[in-house]
Amino acid sequence: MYTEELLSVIPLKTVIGQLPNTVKDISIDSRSVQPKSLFICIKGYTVDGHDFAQKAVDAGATVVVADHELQLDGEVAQVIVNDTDRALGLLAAKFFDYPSNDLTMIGVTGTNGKTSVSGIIHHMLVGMGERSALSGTIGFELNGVLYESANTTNDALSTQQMIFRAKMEGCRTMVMEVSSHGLALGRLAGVDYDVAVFTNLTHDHLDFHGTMEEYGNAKGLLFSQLGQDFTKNKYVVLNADDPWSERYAKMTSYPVWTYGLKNDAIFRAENCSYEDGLTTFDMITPEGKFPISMKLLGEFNVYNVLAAAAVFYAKGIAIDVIIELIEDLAPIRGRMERVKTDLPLQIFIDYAHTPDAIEKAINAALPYKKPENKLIFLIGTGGNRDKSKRPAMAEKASRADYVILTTDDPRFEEYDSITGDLAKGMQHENYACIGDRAEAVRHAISVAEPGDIIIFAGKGHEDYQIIGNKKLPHSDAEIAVEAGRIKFV
Ligand SMILES: CC(=O)N[C@H]1[C@@H](OP(=O)(O)OP(=O)(O)OC[C@H]2O[C@@H](n3ccc(=O)[nH]c3=O)[C@H](O)[C@@H]2O)O[C@H](CO)[C@@H](O)[C@@H]1O[C@H](C)C(=O)N[C@@H](C)C(=O)N[C@H](CCC(=O)O)C(=O)O
Ligand SMILES: Nc1ncnc2c1ncn2[C@@H]1O[C@H](COP(=O)(O)OP(=O)(O)OP(=O)(O)O)[C@@H](O)[C@H]1O
Repeated sequence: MYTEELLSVIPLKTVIGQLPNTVKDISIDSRSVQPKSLFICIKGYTVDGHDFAQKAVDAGATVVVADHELQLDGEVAQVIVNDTDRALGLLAAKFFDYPSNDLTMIGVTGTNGKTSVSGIIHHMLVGMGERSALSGTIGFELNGVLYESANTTNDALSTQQMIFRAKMEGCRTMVMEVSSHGLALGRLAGVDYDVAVFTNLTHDHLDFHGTMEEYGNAKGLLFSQLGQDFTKNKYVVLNADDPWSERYAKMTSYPVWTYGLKNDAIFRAENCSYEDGLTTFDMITPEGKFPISMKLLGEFNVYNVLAAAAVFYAKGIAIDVIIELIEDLAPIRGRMERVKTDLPLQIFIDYAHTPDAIEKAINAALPYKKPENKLIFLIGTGGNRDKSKRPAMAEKASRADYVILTTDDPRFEEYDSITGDLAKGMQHENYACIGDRAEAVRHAISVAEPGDIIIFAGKGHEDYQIIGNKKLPHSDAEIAVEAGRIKFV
């Protein structure tokens, strides 16, 4: 791209040196700079990208965007701006020619349910024969191939790159999980959403946002940033049972579609029942009441499919098609996913790592428990992250007959510090603190008896544990099945 044209989107800048006529790529990481590219220095939480500018030049960068003049050797021009984060959003969107304008962009935000709802919408789109891309905690899925990604919502450059790739591969829609970090840190700058979906807002990430008010306001950016262009067919889907929805409705002028179980809503569910590995309910829609029977477990998944149903109905899809797509859905990876095993136990892998999600996961399992059997619940939480939620997580977990308190990604925190904080919330004495997660999983099997239900929560789809700064292989399901085979020979 012509350098002048690219830089035209930054209004105030000082240029030092001779700009090259064109740049071939843009980058924020010196380790992946291509020759003849533009490197933007980003101040991170751990290191400052300005310190890697020389490395970027050595690797072939011919333009460096920085917030102060740097001493650099080599043939390079410097562009000095006030705020490199803001410049990144503007430049990335321009470089990829605003790809979100060419796709229907669906953003899903909320504390719990982002992965589930975005996965459900994506799979329903694919089920309809539509080309859709998906990005979120599980990675970036494009035409059936899953690529790893660092974050739920990635930095502004990776985000624009992903949307561009989706466009180039012929996708018509991209479904994105939108995290509060992503919104607050401007990672979604330049993404023009068409549909914004809200799941719920409960306690999480207060280490980053400070208060629930700040956390809720960060999520609100998805709705307030939808814009005012009524020639575009944009709309919002809100959970009528969550009080934050009223505030989000006021942040946008686009049509609001609601769903829920308790309060008045356009899409509602009645008569939910959970038996034989199936969830059944009556879906109340603008066209009447329809019975649904689906493989996704638990009341939380009834909310999730109602949100998806509203998205599809507002898009103009017929109710009978929507119902067929919901009934065809397979469980979402690592979200109350039943482990296929011939052990005399029911084992579920789940990603609950907030108090609300733990409550919902237990609610989802209880209908399957016989009075003579136990519900064993294993929860872990991350080290060096929001500590204030830990006692509340264990308080919710106390509804299980036996609780095992462990870690998910301990990072640099001592095991006892994590399990000790969790233990403060326990409401009964039937629990064990075992910081080593593999040992904790084996302990769950050792106390289990035929007919019991075990939920391994907190790792979901993840096949690793982050201990210190090392990512080590870990699978709750594999460890559990191996231990179970030895115990129940
Ligand atoms: C606290 C936080 O958000 N950190 C994010 C941040 O990392 P950072 O600030 O440490 O970046 P850094 O490593 O200091 O690097 C600064 C700059 O120097 C550059 N660099 C660095 C090293 C080098 O050799 N050369 C070089 O050029 C980097 O490319 C970068 O441009 O920027 C990185 C790149 O965008 C992110 O991957 C990283 O997310 C980390 C992994 C993280 O854990 N974030 C969490 C808190 C997060 O964002 N979570 C949300 C919510 C998930 C949920 O809902 O549960 C999410 O969206 O993922
Ligand atoms: N709508 C919902 N309401 C409450 N809890 C939910 C809902 N959907 C899923 N959960 C619970 O939360 C866990 C995480 O679900 P999911 O991964 O879909 O949420 P998320 O918002 O993507 O979370 P994260 O951003 O941490 O990945 C699930 O394993 C389940 O226990």
